[in-house]
Amino acid sequence: MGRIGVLLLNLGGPDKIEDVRPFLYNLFSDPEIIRLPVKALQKPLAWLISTLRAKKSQDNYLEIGGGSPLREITEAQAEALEKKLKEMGQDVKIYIGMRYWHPFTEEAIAQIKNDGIKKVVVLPLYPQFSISTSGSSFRVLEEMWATDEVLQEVDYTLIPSWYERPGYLRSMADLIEQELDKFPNPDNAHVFFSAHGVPVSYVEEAGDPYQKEIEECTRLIMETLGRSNEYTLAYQSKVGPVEWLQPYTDDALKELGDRGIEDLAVVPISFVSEHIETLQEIDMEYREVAEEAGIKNFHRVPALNVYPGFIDSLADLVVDSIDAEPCTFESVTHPNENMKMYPQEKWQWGLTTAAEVWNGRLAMIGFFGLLIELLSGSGPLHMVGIL
Ligand SMILES: C=CC1=C(C)c2cc3[nH]c(cc4nc(cc5[nH]c(cc1n2)c(C)c5CCC(=O)O)C(CCC(=O)O)=C4C)c(C)c3C=C
Ligand SMILES: [Fe+2]
Repeated sequence: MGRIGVLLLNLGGPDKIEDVRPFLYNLFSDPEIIRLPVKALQKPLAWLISTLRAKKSQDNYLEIGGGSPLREITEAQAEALEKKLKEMGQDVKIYIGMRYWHPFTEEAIAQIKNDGIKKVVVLPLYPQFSISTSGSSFRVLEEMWATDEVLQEVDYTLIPSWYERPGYLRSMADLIEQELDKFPNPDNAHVFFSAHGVPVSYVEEAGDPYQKEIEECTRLIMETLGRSNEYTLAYQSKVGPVEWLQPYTDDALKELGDRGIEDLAVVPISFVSEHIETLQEIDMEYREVAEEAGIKNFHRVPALNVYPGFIDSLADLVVDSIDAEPCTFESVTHPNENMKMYPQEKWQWGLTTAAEVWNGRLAMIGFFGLLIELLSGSGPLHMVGIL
């Protein structure tokens, strides 16, 4: 077998303040982030939302120094992982592929082809799978493999999620333990897991396993921690008017304050690196909410970053994946009938679900068009003399 590559996937973040708007444009252009029935509207809507959101988002990035630390931390993780794998006798090269900012996934793949890599282990830096994160990156790669003959010669295996790995759970438990032990009475502190939210429709309509994996992950971390502290799971970072997974982090903090909880250890759960949603949203916005609610000691557990136990667990995961049965795009993006990546179905002629849905939508449009024309007395049917 030729040289092996490990492709680390992450979301990416703006390096400087001028990058914020184009970064947001890339993010909202992704149909796995905003699911629209009409593909042609995606780019205009992405332009509109990124333009409207840019100022608020820039202000947040200014509060953490004017840019995201995500690239720097991911590079440090890549370096530490490569070193650890070398110590384990594995001569692999690590690549970083970000979804919405530099270094883009496309750049990483160009490099992989250039280096003559023969097998790639694709490792998302998200412990839990969501259609909106790992799923979206897998879709980009799936399209590249489908259309590039050189890439088709490269074997690959995907790691959909890895939140159950003992080394990851132990590392999370270690960092929580260190923070708990800073409280005067560690057993009384409440452990508060804050996960990135997703719209409810992702879970209930598109079959995203994210919520189930997050719930299972928090349970396993508490089991690994082996302490009797009470804990809560809530969801942060809601964007837009639709309903997201609940309870929302700010509501849950207020409720704990009302219950008289004074000591809180806040654990960011869907991320393995510090970024805007830990450094600004949790450390600044949610801290303020908590303190107003009467929580006196708000301690935030750091993200894993290059914590040695975590890097060791990633290295074990890579080694296990090199030898394991390959996991393919098809099995991850279409694992069963219930999970629907965007577009939900490729068009097929005949009485398919998609045809039924579109027949229904067109019938409704026609019905309302006719109703408006009958009520207003003008329209295309009046024009051609049918009405
Ligand atoms: C598991 C992690 C994440 C999930 C799930 C996720 C879903 C998701 N995110 C948005 C909207 C935004 N995300 C933004 C930044 C951002 N999000 C994650 C992680 C998850 N997102 C990361 C790691 C980052 C990058 C942070 C950085 O340091 O730059 C942003 C931009 C920041 C802002 O303006 O608030 C937006 C917007 C949606 C809509 C969504 C699910 C559908
Ligand atoms: Fe996000």
